[in-house]
Amino acid sequence: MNKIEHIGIAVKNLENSNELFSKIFGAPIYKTETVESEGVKTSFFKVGANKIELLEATSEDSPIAKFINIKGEGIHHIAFDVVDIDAEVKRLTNEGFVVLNENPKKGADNKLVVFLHPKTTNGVLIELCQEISLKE
Ligand SMILES: CC[C@@H](C(=O)O)C(=O)SCCNC(=O)CCNC(=O)[C@H](O)C(C)(C)COP(=O)(O)OP(=O)(O)OC[C@H]1O[C@@H](n2cnc3c(N)ncnc32)[C@H](O)[C@@H]1OP(=O)(O)O
Ligand SMILES: [Co+2]
Repeated sequence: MNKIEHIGIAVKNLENSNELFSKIFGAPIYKTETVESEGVKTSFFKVGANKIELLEATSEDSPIAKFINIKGEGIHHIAFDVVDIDAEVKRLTNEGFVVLNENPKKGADNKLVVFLHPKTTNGVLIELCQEISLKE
């Protein structure tokens, strides 16, 4: 695994949170994107070398809606950049981690993504991300 690709924060209202976090970071969002397959609307901030992803649910059965119902707003996942997502899935499966989707799926910001179940990762939802242009 390489660096942290982004930190995902679950929010109730994206517009309000865009305003709140731009005050904190001193910079506006650089993009918004809806990923219907994940039931989310996202916006992105660059903070130095780091990326923050805000996520609002687009439906009541979205993972973000469920998370907010249980835990409230806050850090939802940590995403790591990987060079070969299939190799990482194999490696982590062999180590005994529960991979939520063995076949990488299309995420936001031109990435293929795979999630590890938080019950096998000390309660932290981990996302693996590979840049789509790096995948043959
Ligand atoms: C924008 C696209 C993409 C990107 O490119 O960056 C994204 O980031 S999409 C982000 C949204 N998508 C996902 O989160 C997909 C992966 N998540 C899931 O598949 C599910 O949320 C889950 C982790 C399998 C849990 O869902 P489910 O099994 O339906 O049950 P519950 O929602 O009722 O929760 C069960 C259990 O798990 C705990 N939980 C849930 N979410 C998290 C979390 N983010 N971090 C830590 N723990 C989490 C929840 O608290 C429950 O715990 P217990 O009560 O102790 O059982
Ligand atoms: Co994410």
